[in-house]
Amino acid sequence: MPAPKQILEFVDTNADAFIKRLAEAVAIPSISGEIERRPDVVKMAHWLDAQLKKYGVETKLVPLGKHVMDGTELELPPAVLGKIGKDPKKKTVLIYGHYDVQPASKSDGWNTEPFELHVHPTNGQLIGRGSTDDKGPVLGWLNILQAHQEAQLELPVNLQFCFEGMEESGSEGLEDLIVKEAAPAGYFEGVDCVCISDNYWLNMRTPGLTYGLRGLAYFKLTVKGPARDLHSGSFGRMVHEPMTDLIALMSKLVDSQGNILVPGVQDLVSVCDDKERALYDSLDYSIQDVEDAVGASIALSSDKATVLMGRMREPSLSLHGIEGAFYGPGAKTVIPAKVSGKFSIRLVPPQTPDTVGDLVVKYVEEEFKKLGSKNTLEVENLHGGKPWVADHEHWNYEAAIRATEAVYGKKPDLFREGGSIPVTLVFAESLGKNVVLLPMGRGDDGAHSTNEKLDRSNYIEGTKLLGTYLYEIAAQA
Ligand SMILES: NCC(=O)N[C@@H](Cc1c[nH]cn1)C(=O)O
Ligand SMILES: [Zn+2]
Ligand SMILES: [Zn+2]
Repeated sequence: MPAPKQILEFVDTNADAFIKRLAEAVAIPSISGEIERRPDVVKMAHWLDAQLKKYGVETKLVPLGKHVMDGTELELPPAVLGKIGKDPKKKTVLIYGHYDVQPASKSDGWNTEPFELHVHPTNGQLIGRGSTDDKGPVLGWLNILQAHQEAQLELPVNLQFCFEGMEESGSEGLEDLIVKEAAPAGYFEGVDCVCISDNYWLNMRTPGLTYGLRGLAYFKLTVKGPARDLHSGSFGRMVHEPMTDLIALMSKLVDSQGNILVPGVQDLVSVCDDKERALYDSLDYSIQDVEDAVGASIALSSDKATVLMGRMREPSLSLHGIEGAFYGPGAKTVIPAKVSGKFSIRLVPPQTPDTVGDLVVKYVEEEFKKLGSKNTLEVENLHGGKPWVADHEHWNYEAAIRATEAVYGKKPDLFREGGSIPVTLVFAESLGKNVVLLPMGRGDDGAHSTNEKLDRSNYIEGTKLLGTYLYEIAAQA
């Protein structure tokens, strides 16, 4: 059952107003990972709360307590919970999304200001931080609420909302809340299924549905020695240099072919058989797609299935950055006193942040000892989450497939995603309900990257997709 004509027409006629709303949301730099942006994350929670209220949703902002980030104690941004509809004859769908974003600054290489939504004059791309991850999809739900209110139509299902402001920084505080509210008589009582729109199609042409996510284990290695930064002319070759030790350690984590060098990590993963390999061969994807998405011919293999398996069913280790290192323009001759290397491992079943964390800590400490350095090493496990895989034959997926066919006239690709949304598994396990990931954006949107975008057509057709999905849920027996 597709969404009623009035709803679809409302979405088309109000496309420009929806883009204006997205511009408002993007203009709030709600970066959860930066201490000085915390007030903006909270501002974004209030903005979202007001929008939901405007469309008749009963909401509450739930404080999640405090946490420590880079040595500073901060109040966590609140979870925004909401409910609309209490009809016992209707299904109840719980919607999750996040209102925080990754850091961004023009100097990273953006062509436009990241927190000013730029509408590309010819191709209609909506460019700005959070456009696709995850403000566009979150606003897609608001657009559907508004369409129903203004068309004076009842929603086909009861809706509950759970929006968080710490997803990009490990979802701190949310797991406890979900577990508490999923218990009998909790806020989420009565939920029949969960829908999350916080991911992307595999390519730029075929819509997709996601039934798996990788987990994550994030690490910080800090090497320190001298009491202060030193002049390399005065002290070079006189002392152990923290940066030299850190680079030596980081070079022992992963090789240039993507192989993880931490003993035991790969051993936890099952070997792919021919039947499973055929799944990856059948997906609408090519090496050209990965090269178009990353903007260079740098795929690790010329075999499509191998490349896809690298993202969907293998763990990966990425080096992210070094805090405390000299990185600006010029040629400063400094020996940094204290440097911290950041890296993370994407996990697949049966790996967990704990099993992999133990292997990493043991290995890094052993390798540090082998360096014979008098500097000191601290290994921190910053945050993590377990991988998740769902039953994609469930009626929740059937509804999402039918909605995709109705909006795009095409069967969606079904695949596991390489990214992580740690609370997905928490919802699935604590509610005991099926979770579907219904993406809005395309494979080349550049989430977390410079010039992040959401195509206008994905925003508008994606809004229709979310609305149509609710009608397809209602049509399930
Ligand atoms: N759209 C989901 C997403 O981007 N998730 C992040 C989660 C994360 C965890 N730590 C930092 N970010 C991801 O990187 O996959
Ligand atoms: Zn996201
Ligand atoms: Zn993200």
